[in-house]
This record gives sequence, C-alpha cells and structure tokens, in this order.
Amino acid sequence: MASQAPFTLKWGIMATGWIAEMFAKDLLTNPACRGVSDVRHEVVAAASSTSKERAQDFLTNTVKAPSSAKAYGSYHELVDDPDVEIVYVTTPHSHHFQNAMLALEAGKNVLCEKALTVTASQARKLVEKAKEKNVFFMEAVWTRYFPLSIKVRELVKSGVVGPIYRVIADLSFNKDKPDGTVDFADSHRIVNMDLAGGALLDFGIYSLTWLFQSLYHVQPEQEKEAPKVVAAMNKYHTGADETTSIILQFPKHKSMGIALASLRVGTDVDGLNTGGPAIRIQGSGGEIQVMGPAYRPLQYKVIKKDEPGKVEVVDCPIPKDEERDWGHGTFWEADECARCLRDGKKQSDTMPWSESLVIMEVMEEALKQGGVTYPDLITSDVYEPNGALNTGRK
Ligand SMILES: NC(=O)C1=CN([C@@H]2O[C@H](COP(=O)(O)OP(=O)(O)OC[C@H]3O[C@@H](n4cnc5c(N)ncnc54)[C@H](OP(=O)(O)O)[C@@H]3O)[C@@H](O)[C@H]2O)C=CC1
Ligand SMILES: O=C1OC[C@@H](O)[C@H](O)[C@H]1O
Repeated sequence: MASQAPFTLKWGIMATGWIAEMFAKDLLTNPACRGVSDVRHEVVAAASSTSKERAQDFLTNTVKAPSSAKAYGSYHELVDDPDVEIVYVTTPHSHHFQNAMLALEAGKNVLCEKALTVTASQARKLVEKAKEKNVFFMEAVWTRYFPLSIKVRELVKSGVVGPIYRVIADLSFNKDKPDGTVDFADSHRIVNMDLAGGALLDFGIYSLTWLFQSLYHVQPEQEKEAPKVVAAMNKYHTGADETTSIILQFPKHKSMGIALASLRVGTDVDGLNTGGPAIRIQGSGGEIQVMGPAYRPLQYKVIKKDEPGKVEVVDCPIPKDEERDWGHGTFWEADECARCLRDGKKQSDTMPWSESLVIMEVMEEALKQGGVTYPDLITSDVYEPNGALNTGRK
C-alpha cells in the first residue's frame, strides 16, 4: 500500500536571533530522524527588523535554508508573503503582542515564543484576533511537546505515584558576579525592562509550565481550578526581577506548586546535575523527578513509597539529524503546529489558549505582588501596526 505524502508546513521566521536559529535548524532536519513521517517543514522566508542582509545571512549561512527562501528587511513584508503559512515570532517578550498581532491581522497562523505577552490583556486580545481570523495560534512552550513531558503527564494521570499534592520546579542560572551585578549587560533582553526582561518571564515560565503540566493541565475540564497566587521578587537594579518565588495553591485539589527562578543561584550547581532534580512531582505514593534544565529535560525518575531504594531512571535523549548535525528539540512543537493545521485545529490541546491565558494571569499577578512595572509602550494592548515595535528598534 502506498504511504501518504506528509503534510508540509511552510514557515516564515520573524527575527533572526538565538532561538530563531535553533528552531529554523530544527525545521530543516529530516523528520524521519525523530521517527516522524506524517508531517514535514519548509523554511520559506525570514525577516529581520535590522536589515534584509541580516535576514539573507541568517537563511544562507546560519541555518542553511534552501536558496528559494526569501529574505525580508521588515516584519511587514514577511506577513504579506502569500507563501508563508505560519509565522514564528521570535522577538523579545516586549514585542510579542505587536508582532503576533501584525501576523494575525495579515491572516497568518502564528507560533509565538514564550512568554506569550507582557500582560494578560494583550494575550486575550491575541486569542480574540486568532478566533476572529479563524487561524491557528499557539504559545511556543516547546517543553510540553517533548516525549518526556508527554510521558510524565501520562504517569501523573495514571496515578503511578498517587494523587499529586505538591510540585516544586526550578529554573535558575547562577549569573552572580562578585561586584553585585549579574553576568548580563543592562541592555540584554534578560534584564532590560524595555524588553520585558526578568527571571519570571524568561525562566520562571518553565517552572510554571511544570506546575501547570502536572497540577492543572491533567485535570478534567470541568474540574479545572485557577490557582491562588502568592509571589515574592527581589529586583535587579534595572527594575527587572532577579529572584522570584511563586506559590500556586489549588485548594479544591488540595495541591500546591512552588515555581522558582533566579539569576543569582543555579538549579544545576556544578553543570553535572549533582544538585538533584529540577522538578519534583510529589504524590502520596511517591515522586516523579525530572532532571533539568526545566525547558529541555533529558531524564526522569520514578520513586515509589512502597518500593524503597528502587528508582526507575528513564533517559529521553533528543534525536539528532546526523546529516545536518542538528537536533535541538523544538521540532516536536513544530510537528504539533503542522498536525493542528493539517487537522483544521486552531489551537493545540497540549497548550490551549485557555491555559496560556491562565498562566499569563498568574504571571501578571506575580509581577504585581513583586512590584515589577514594565514601561507603557510594551504593556499597551492597543495594536500599532506602524509603531516602533513593529517597524524596527526604538
Ligand atoms: N524556546 C526557547 O528555548 C527559547 C525561547 N526564547 C524566547 O525567544 C524570544 C527571543 O529570544 P532570543 O532569541 O534569545 O533573543 P535574541 O536577542 O537572540 O533575538 C531577538 C531578536 O529579536 C529582534 N528584535 C527586534 N527588536 C529588538 C530589540 N529592540 N532588541 C533586541 N532584539 C530585537 C532581533 O532580530 P532582527 O534584528 O532580525 O529583527 C533579535 O535578533 C524571547 O521571547 C525568549 O523568551 C529564547 C531562548 C530560548
Ligand atoms: O526560553 C529560554 O530557554 C533557554 C534559556 O537559556 C533562555 O534564556 C530562555 O529564554
């Protein structure tokens, strides 16, 4: 019997920074290397707000896209390209609302990097626009699509360690310097308030992802309970949060989660994971541990209360395309986008709009309690197609 041709999704990459490179290279890997045959990807265009030359260099030299891929010197041109079926928004958090709206307004499907937006209101407006335009829209929380995450969600649902009552998740990097600063220039997007920097929106979202994956997402729809939030933040001299701790309480489910993020201490103390798991999913009958980093986990362990000393260790390596010498792990979320589009779905069941919105509400509340206030330009939910965030750097 002849096998069906794979569904092909044609991508346009908006911006040419670090994650754009990781993702575009993943798109260009052979899906067979990860055992996928039903979908495939093409990079048909990339745009840089800096210059067309930068976009061309990105396509030709950085990611080695086919020569037919088009380079644009503006985000506007990218979203107007009829060959582009889905736009991947890879700008700093500050820009996501305006850039994703630009693409949605043009009728494009959109995969938008995390954190989805700076405010919950911005996220709601994007969801409304996706609905109005009848297009696919998803927050790029790639970790959720890892086979490891899928397996851990299954384990949680199966009750292998009993009902889950507590989850502790940490994504922190020790960037502490003896002079009291951290190892990022004040202009760097991770600490720059104009770019919505800070530990929460950059790292903490992954800690929250693990809380939400194992305490919220797995709950039946009719039982879903938005958490109560208690948060504390220490602020860096730029005004961004440098160490953030959030407690989420789900009283109806008798469960709690603790999400941690810091630029001063590291989850992985010595680079060898000697410090233990980044994530502990604790049930009455045992615990599932995930070795970090939280965004790209490669191993989990199951420890049961009634089997003392016995630890099931499962490695989940990221497959590599040997020919392209590449495999970062973002291809699984790309495959999800392709399958959703193939199947006519406008949102992903694994990262539904409703959950992105609840997470944005949680982060907004945490920022409020922590006293972090971002500039008006980047918290506005008024779409400005020709504003600075859509047309070039301020
Ligand atoms: N999923 C993941 O694992 C990761 C996700 N991220 C997320 O991706 C997004 C981008 O992060 P990352 O790639 O590390 O960031 P980079 O700074 O490396 O790239 C961001 C790009 O955005 C464009 N840009 C437009 N306006 C500005 C501006 N005012 N200042 C800086 N850049 C601007 C630039 O591209 P150009 O000049 O071409 O327009 C720039 O190269 C963030 O939301 C981040 O949270 C980041 C790292 C990993
Ligand atoms: O999303 C991310 O994951 C990896 C981190 O290094 C990066 O800063 C962050 O944006």
